[in-house]
Amino acid sequence: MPTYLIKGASVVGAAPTDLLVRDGVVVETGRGLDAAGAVTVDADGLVALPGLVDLHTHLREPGREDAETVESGSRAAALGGYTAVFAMANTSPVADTAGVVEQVWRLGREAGLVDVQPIGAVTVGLAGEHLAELGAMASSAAGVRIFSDDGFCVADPRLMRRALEYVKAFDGIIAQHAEEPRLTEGAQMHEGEISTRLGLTGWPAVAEEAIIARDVLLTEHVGSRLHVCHVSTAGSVEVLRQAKARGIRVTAEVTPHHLLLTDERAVSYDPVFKVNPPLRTAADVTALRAALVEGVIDVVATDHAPHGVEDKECEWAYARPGMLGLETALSIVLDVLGPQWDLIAERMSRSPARIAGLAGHGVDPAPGVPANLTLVDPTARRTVEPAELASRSRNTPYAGMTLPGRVVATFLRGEPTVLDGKAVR
Ligand SMILES: NC(=O)N[C@@H](CC(=O)O)C(=O)O
Repeated sequence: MPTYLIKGASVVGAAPTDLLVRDGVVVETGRGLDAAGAVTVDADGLVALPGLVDLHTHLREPGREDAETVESGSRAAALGGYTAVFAMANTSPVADTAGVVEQVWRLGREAGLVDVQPIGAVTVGLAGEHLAELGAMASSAAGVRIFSDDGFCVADPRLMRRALEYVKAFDGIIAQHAEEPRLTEGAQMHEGEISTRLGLTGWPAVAEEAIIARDVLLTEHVGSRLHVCHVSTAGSVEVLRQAKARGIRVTAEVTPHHLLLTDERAVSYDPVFKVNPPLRTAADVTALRAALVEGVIDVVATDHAPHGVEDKECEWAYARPGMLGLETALSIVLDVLGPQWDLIAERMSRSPARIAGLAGHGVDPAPGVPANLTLVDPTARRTVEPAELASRSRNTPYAGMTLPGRVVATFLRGEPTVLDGKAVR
């Protein structure tokens, strides 16, 4: 493995320094470093961040390799500045056994572009009736610690309680897709003024908030850990704020699209804007941004949800919900938060790594630290061209938009996965 000398990078926004990377580790930092035989990477004007960690990615393999594979999703992730992604369990077959999570984990290792950490299903087949083999998945080679039925809510309170109890044995986490199904039957978009005007069935904010309220209380009762997926409403933020103030062990994520886009987009009837939970109001966006800054929301997670054209280029009502996220997340967050590098590193790398207990990731580049890092050009602007994305799918809601920031290089354990803005493999 070659030695890399990264010249003049601003580590999380600090004064420029050189980083010497050898055998997968940052071995030295400081100005004017020299190393015979090292490959030099010019990082003048670039910001070095700890490699980003995504707690919520859909990779579609096994089952829908036409929409994404572990390898194509890994490449999209690396290009987005990620060094680790957590792969959701709603594949086909569902990742509800040790066999399937090990398969996904192995495919991730073979692709070798990011660390792919499988999330196990909470219930068999995501059907919400019987607990899956949580213990077997936890003790498998994949070492699963996060479980989620994402795409579906674990709606049965007794089952949710059992799941929270079960994962305590190995300090696991239940990541809940908070959606009371009886309140969202037939829902097509956020329930509000615009859904009324368009005549589309609404998905009310309370369907999310009621489940979060129930689950934080269950979590407190059981003394377990809860993570709330894709928080989308101002009311959810208030429930989370109270739960955290009470000392309940709950963490939460928000997606880039819920930080930027509103339900106004549905007026176009373009299904690229159909997503679950739905895009909400401008007031919700404002509350989510504030909660992210304050720390009531711990992390930005992409909910990267690739879908093929037949599932997206159709009538709104027939389209599958979900949008791409990995290759644009950092730019959206930079757009929303501005160049607050420490905050960005915290919400997109350190905090998700800490929540997941993921060793070697989420640590700022410094001597002795595994070289999982990304180099970002903060002054570059780029226009999103769907055809240029590494994902196998094209369902980005940002097509044609010019966004700030560009990932120039990503290193996974000292090996570049992206150089000069291009995937190495
Ligand atoms: N977030 C989405 O809109 N879609 C997700 C699953 C889901 O939550 O419905 C997907 O897997 O496509």
